[in-house]
Amino acid sequence: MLTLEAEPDRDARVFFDIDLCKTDFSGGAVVAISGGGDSTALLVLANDFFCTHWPDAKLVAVTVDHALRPASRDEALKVGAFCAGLGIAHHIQVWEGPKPQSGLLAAAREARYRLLADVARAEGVGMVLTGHTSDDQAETVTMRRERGVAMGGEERGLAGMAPATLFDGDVWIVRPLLGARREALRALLRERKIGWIEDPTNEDHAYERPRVRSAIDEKGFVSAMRAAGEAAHKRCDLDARTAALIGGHASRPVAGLIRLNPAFLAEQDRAAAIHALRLLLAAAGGLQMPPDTERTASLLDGLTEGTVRRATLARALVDARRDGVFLLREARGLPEPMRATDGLIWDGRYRIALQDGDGAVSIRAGGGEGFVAEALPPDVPESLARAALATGPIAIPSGKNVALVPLVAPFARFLPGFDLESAGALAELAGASPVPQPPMPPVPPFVPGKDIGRP
Ligand SMILES: Nc1ncnc2c1ncn2[C@@H]1O[C@H](COP(=O)(O)OP(=O)(O)OP(=O)(O)O)[C@@H](O)[C@H]1O
Repeated sequence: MLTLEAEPDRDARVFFDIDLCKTDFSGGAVVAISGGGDSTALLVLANDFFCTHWPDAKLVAVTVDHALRPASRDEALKVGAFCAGLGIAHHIQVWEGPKPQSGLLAAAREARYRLLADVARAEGVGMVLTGHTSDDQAETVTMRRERGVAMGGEERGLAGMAPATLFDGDVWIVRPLLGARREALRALLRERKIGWIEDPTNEDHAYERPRVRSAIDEKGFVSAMRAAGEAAHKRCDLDARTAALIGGHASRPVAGLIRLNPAFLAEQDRAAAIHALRLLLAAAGGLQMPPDTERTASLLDGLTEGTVRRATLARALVDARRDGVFLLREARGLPEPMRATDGLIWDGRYRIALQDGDGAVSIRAGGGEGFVAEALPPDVPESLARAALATGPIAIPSGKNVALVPLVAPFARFLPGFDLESAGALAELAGASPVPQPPMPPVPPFVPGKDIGRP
């Protein structure tokens, strides 16, 4: 349980849950430090913790310069000087290139994680620590409540930020301070006479978060944290039931074709069946965002009652036959032929891996060469197998230096720790790499309302 009173093992307790699992810590971590109070406290605590428990592990600090404000470069340099004082290596990663006119915050966030993960990989460490606090969590949950719960229009979004999220399939974003109060962290810095940078946008009421921040009182905080804790537990429970349904009913007769047993339609656990169908549709269609719950529920009803035989949703074609329900990428809107580059994501469903740099390889839709119909199980229609294969990628020229690695579309970029089991079931189904072990448990390490780390 996390309380930040003055006590000698405070640092160890902040990292208690990670310490329990120990996974990957031997390889060290990147600390994402903006120079704000929370991430400065994070760096100080991580440094204490590493010195005591992991003296040989690497600790590297990274500041992303978004190049959106004139002062950002100087701020990053100041953070560098602070890190040098602690004897910690520091990198500045600049977000280069043109910035989008709309959706700037989301694009900046995506770029930030990409740049942080780049350093983690280059340094050979498997996790990036961020300074999100319980106050950030309460704000996130309050915003989602006010917006009528984003993320698919149901309760899952109220779980807020996961303690650990897998980014791009290989780097864990870990939030060790999710149980800590912002004020308590600042008190710690004041006690140690360490300053921090106040970001003016944190006070700018033109943005939603600062507005919500100033409106949340203690009662609102406790209510949001309680809602988050309950939603996280429910979400993990739904995740496990969903994974069981996918594992029990879905198969992949050929690449790109998902078959659901007819028994799936008779499933009693309606919430898990709807959620499984949402994830399977997104996986088949190559979309990060699954279709919404309502539309998926009415598709499931139509399939169960036999009133829907063929439909498209979320770029996926749904074809119901006597022997099962088949899902595949619809043939419309496939990517145009393109030159392959290492790491390129193709149609949200495949990552292109080039062994010898970016050679003259092109990628286009039209897989299925050498397909032998006789190898198909008898209950799988040949026409659907051919159609599914034709929506897959082929590399020209094909060869040893290019690999087409299947991805689990809805979780390829961000996989929150709440959804690990269903992601694992989808990965197995798609023949994708297994999901690596998380460094900490998927649910928050505290029960909100009981002990919430008051300053
Ligand atoms: N420019 C950045 N460079 C590195 N890490 C960042 C940057 N911006 C945010 N982060 C990471 O993401 C976390 C949450 O970001 P958020 O925008 O809520 O924080 P902040 O207001 O910039 O600063 P802080 O959380 O340090 O008070 C930070 O604690 C930090 O770990």
